[in-house]
Order: sequence, then C-alpha cells, then structure tokens
Amino acid sequence: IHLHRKQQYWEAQGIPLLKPFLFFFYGRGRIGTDCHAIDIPNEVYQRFRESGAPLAGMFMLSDPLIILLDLELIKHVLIKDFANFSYRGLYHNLRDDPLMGNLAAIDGPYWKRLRAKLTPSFTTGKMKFMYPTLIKVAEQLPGVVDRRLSDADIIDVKDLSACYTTDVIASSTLGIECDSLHNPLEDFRLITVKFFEEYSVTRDLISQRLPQLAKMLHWTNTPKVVTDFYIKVVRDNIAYRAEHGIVRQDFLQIMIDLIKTEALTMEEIAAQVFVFIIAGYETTSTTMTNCLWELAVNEDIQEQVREEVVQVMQEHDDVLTYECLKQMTYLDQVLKETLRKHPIAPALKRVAYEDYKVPGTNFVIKANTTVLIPSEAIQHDPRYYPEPEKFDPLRFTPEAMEERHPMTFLPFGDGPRNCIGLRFGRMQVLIGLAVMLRKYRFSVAPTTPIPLVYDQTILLRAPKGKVELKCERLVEEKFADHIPKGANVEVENFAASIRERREYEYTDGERNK
Ligand code: HEM
Repeated sequence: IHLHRKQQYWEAQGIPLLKPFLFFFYGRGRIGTDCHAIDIPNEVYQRFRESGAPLAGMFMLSDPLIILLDLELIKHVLIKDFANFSYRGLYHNLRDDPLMGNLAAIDGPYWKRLRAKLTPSFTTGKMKFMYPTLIKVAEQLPGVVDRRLSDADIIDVKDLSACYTTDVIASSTLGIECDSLHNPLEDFRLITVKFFEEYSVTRDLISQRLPQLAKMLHWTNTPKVVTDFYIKVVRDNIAYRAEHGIVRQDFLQIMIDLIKTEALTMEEIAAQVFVFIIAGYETTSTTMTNCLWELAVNEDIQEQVREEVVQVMQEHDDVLTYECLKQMTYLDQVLKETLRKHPIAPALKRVAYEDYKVPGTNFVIKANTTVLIPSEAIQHDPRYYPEPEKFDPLRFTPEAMEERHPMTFLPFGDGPRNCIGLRFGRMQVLIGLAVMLRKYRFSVAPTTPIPLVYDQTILLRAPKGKVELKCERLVEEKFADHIPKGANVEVENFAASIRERREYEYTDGERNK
C-alpha cells in the first residue's frame, strides 16, 4: 500500500518514473559495492531525456527522488528560484560530529550568513595573494618526480597529485608546511586519507534518508580521530598566533577575523577549515590525475598543450607568473574538457523548501523532495557533446561555449550555492599541470588502467587504485638554448640514449618479474 501510494505521487502528475524492480529495489546490486550511487539516476536521465518531460522520478530507499532533465528548469532551480532550493539536505549530527557543521553540509540562515562571510576570501584578489604559496609547493614537484623516477620510469600520478594537493591545502588553509610530497606518511595526509577510507556510501545514504534514526544511533561521518586532530590543530594554531602576534594570509586567519563579529566556537571554526581541506583535496587531486591520464592517452593534445606552456613561460623569462596562467588558454580548455568528461561530483543536490510549480507546466515538486541535477549525465549527453567519450578540448573554445546552454557544463555547480573554492581549485590544478608538463612527457605504461575505472565506494567520481603512467624527463630548453649550434644533436642523442636505457631497464624489469 505504501509503495502504491508513493507511485501514485508520480502517476497523478504524469511524471515519467523508473519503476523499481521489487518494492524499492532496482536490481542493480548493492550501491557502493556493485554499482555507484549515481548509476540509477544516470539511467533515469538517459531513458527519459527525450521524453519531452522536464523531470523524471525514481525512488531512493522509499523516498521519491526527482531527476531534472530540462536545462531551463535546472537554471530555475540553481539560480532563478534558488530561494526555494537553497537546502542541500545532507545529514549532520553536530552533537557527535561537530566537523559536519561546515559550509557544505549545513543549510538555512546559518549557511547563508556563513557563505556571505566566507565569499570575500575567494576573490581574484585573494587568489593572487595566495599564488606564491602555491608556487612554492609546486616548485617541489620536479625534484620529487625525479626522485621517484630514479628507479623506475613509471609514476603513480594519483599519489603524486594527492601529495601536492595536501601540501598546497595545508599551507593555504592553516599555514602548515606539511611536506607530504617528500614524506607521504605525514600525519596531515594520513588523517585526510583516513576520512575518505572510513567513509561509507551506504551509511551516508541511509543517514540522509533517516536522519532522526541515524542521530539516535549516534552515526557520524567523521571518524573521532579525525575530529580530534582538526580541533586540536586549529586550537593550537589560533593560540600560537595569538601568543606571538602572528597574522597570516590564509583561510584560518579569515576565520580568526570572523570571530570578532560572529560568535563562532572552536568547533565551528575547525569545521570550516576541515571542509576547505576535504572539499579541496579529493576534487583537485582527482582532477589533476584525470587530466594527466587523458594527456597520456592523447599524446598529440599533450604536445600541443606543452608547446603553449613552454612558449608562454618563455615570454615571462621562464617564470610561471599569475599572468602566465591567464595566457595559457589551451591548458584551460584541456582542464575544462577533463572536468566535462570526468566531473568529480557526478550530480548536484537540492531540496525543495516549499511546494514548487514547475514553470510552464502543471507539475508540482512537493516540499522536502530531493532534486538531483545529473551533471555527469548531461555532460555525456551526445546532443550537447557529440562523441562524448572523445577527449576534445576544442569543445571549450569561447565560440563553442557560447553556442551551448550554460547548464550543460556544471563541474563546479552553479548559482549562489556553487563551489566556493572554484578559483582556488582551478588555479591549483593549472599550476600543477603547467609545472609537470613543462618538464615531463607522459605516456601509457603497461600498467596504466584503460579505461579509467571509477571507485564505487565513494559518492564522488575518482579512479580506483593507482593511476600509473610512463614519465620521461624532457631536455631542459634553457640548457639547449645555451649550447652552440649543432650541439643540439648531441643533446638529442644524449636524451635518446637515456630514453633507450630507461626503456631497456623497464622491459628488462618486466621480464625479470
Ligand atoms: C577541481 C576542484 C573542485 C571541484 C571540481 C569542486 C566541485 C564542487 C561542486 C560540484 C560543489 C557543489 C556545488 C553545487 O552544489 O552547486 C562544490 C561545493 C563546495 N566546494 Fe568545491 N570543488 C573543487 C575545489 C574546491 C576547493 C579547492 C575548495 C576549498 C578551498 C572547495 C570548497 C567547496 C565548498 C566549501 C563547497 C560547498 C559550498 C556551499 O555549500 O556553499 N572546492 N565543489
């Protein structure tokens, strides 16, 4: 009877519904093990996208879930009628899990106030200010890569990107120089990894659907050791700065300044620091990994982007300035195409605050209904991106972008609740890529996963296991410039002999296995 009533919810309105196979089960196996949480919503999108209906339905456990199909309706939900869709409806249990009192998880007036206070810390001006901090970390990359290449010509770009991102974020958020690039067992990195390792997609989905029960059971999303670590680091850091009169230009300082006008507790401050690290870590490191993977698979595109990086840097005395990044337009297109093909968040989530009549129709989205914007499915829709599995940065020339509806590209979400760290995340990835491509050539190794296999156990889209690529150090252009004409041949021969030797050692190593 319950199921029947629920199904009537859709049928009464004529909304297309993906009917469950049995009760509320779709017969696709266990979410988080056999399939990814986004697989069924993606199926709804694919099945009904040409039905003419602006939205379609399915069940998540026993609750109706709406999948938006129409781009104009998506624009209404994210931007024009945001006032009715400002809630994300994530589970939080602040009594047992104070770090979940963060900007991404909270809703309502507290979110609105906090977002307004934090937004000024992500302006272009603030990014320029943070730029040297990022460059300082990025400059360590070649040394680290060389060291890792000393006994193999294969590198796990996933691990490398994760270490780089951890160091950038620790330094720009808390002013901590954590150096996990040189020491991957650094506390800060291990604690961040622990958060992701202990995360359970099943527990998260159940707690979002049944928050009261989850609270009664004291369910938390953050392991206690992670909570204790962050609260201690933030408390010690604030006390140290106060004692020594230190004022730094990082995110923690912005929070310290906020205490003057907002009654924020230590837990609330730690929660914001925590979300910048958690939201910034997996997203940026995975984007960098995916991009290097695509460039290894598409070597012609890699050559083209490297040419741009080298040329722009030469115009700036071989220094990677902030202005360089703005001039590297092809690199930016490559990044956009990476985020189009591999969006880290495969869907955006909003909850209707009040009943909402879909403009131009008689459909009503009832209050408290969860609405999903299936960004990954949209970004793979051949109507907007022909041959969606092809990696083609030319889709993102200004002219090509102008021709598409803005809601066809949503890797950072959109509207007042979009990604607050968008500029910071982009800058971080672009710097990392420019530094790496300037010095190294990446190609497919026998151990490279093709295609990329996504991890089913997390809500984000990230590759499973290692992402190993063959990596070859390039001849230093500066060095080549300074040698007499004709001697270039010698340099090339030298480089070729190194390549050959590496090739030999690699195949030899493989044979010996
Ligand atoms: C390539 C990198 C990144 C990607 C792809 C990404 C993607 C996203 C997406 C899709 C959302 C949800 C937007 C929506 O619902 O409309 C989001 C929210 C958020 N992101 Fe990012 N992000 C990235 C980097 C960062 C960084 C570096 C930070 C912090 C410094 C950050 C902090 C946040 C926060 C705090 C939110 C929640 C905002 C709110 O609810 O008001 N992100 N991000």
